[in-house]
Amino acid sequence: MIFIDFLERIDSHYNAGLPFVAYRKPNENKLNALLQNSDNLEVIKDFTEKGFVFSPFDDSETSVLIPLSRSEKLESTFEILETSETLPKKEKLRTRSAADEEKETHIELVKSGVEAIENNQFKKVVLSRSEHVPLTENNPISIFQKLLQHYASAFVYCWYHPKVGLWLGATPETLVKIEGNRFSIMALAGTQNYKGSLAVKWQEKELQEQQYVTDFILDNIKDTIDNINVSETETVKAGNLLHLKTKIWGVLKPNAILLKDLLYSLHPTPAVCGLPKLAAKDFILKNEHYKRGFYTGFLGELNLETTAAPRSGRRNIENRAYAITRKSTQLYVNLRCMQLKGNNAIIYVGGGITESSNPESEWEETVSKSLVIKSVL
Ligand SMILES: C=C(O[C@@H]1C=C(C(=O)O)C=C[C@H]1O)C(=O)O
Repeated sequence: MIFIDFLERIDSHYNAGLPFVAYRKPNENKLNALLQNSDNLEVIKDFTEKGFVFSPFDDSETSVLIPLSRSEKLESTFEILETSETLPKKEKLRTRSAADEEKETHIELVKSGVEAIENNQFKKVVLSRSEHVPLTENNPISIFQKLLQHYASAFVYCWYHPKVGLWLGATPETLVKIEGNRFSIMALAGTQNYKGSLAVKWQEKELQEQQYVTDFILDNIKDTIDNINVSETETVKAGNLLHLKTKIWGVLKPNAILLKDLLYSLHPTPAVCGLPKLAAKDFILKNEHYKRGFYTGFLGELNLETTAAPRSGRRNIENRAYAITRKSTQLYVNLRCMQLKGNNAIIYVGGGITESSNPESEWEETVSKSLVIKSVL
């Protein structure tokens, strides 16, 4: 389907008040959408469902499903006009008092996190805030297009359910990918501003907070994944930011575990929650000044089928019957995202706190992260 028709179909579905999701995976030009044929709120019961899942941070809350069998599937392509990801504009001046108050509140929150670490309540906690930005353009489909254009290496999405709300984002973080019995995941943490080069030095604080994520993942997959491989840790660019990333992959042990149990042994990882998980989560739920909802939850394709085409070449063409269809789940962590409500965008941003965190720098980090979204509004 051509791109204009794809957008028009989504737009009219949205105007009819029906649920949908439109998305593009990292570094692809293929666009996908699922348009649900009723406004029923479908929920995940056990993660054996097929469709697109949208899960909150707090796993005691409901995960929403856009079911494959009760949706129309659309596909299109999107070509990026220029290859480089444009750098966000500087933040627009807001009234000083509002920004000052938000800054003070966040700094106090970070200080209380550092104190809790000093008192041995946990080793790391990710603390976040929300920011309301008045919209000049409140058509989600145009904002979606800008995200597609600016963030080629992100998972870009626009998700809507009339009974839940409207969310958009461009996340750099994969929660898990499972294709057939092949499993992969990433440990992403540590942040600094991108200043034109990937060859940067990282402080001990960032190296440590990222190592916590890698160690947590390895510890939690050791009973369910065989042949575990761990990549070198590399610096990756996400919009105006750099992060540290380690890739981890392996093979699911046969019948070792249900997808639901595997997901909840990992989510929320110390990239978005903390270590140990439950103590950090408890602190977040009690101390953050708002409800995260779907921010730092996860989203993506659940139990869909992908067909791996054999490589071209005469022998493979003759053997086309052997193209393999695998069950595939590809889930991303909901970061660099916003919720549209009325004439406002609510932007969500946070960062990992360790014992050596500097509250002022942690505030600055959330400001930098907010620019990813602000630059498309
Ligand atoms: C929590 C966020 O990002 C996470 C926290 C990071 C950090 O603390 O350095 C980096 C990447 C993400 O794992 C966010 O973008 O809001």
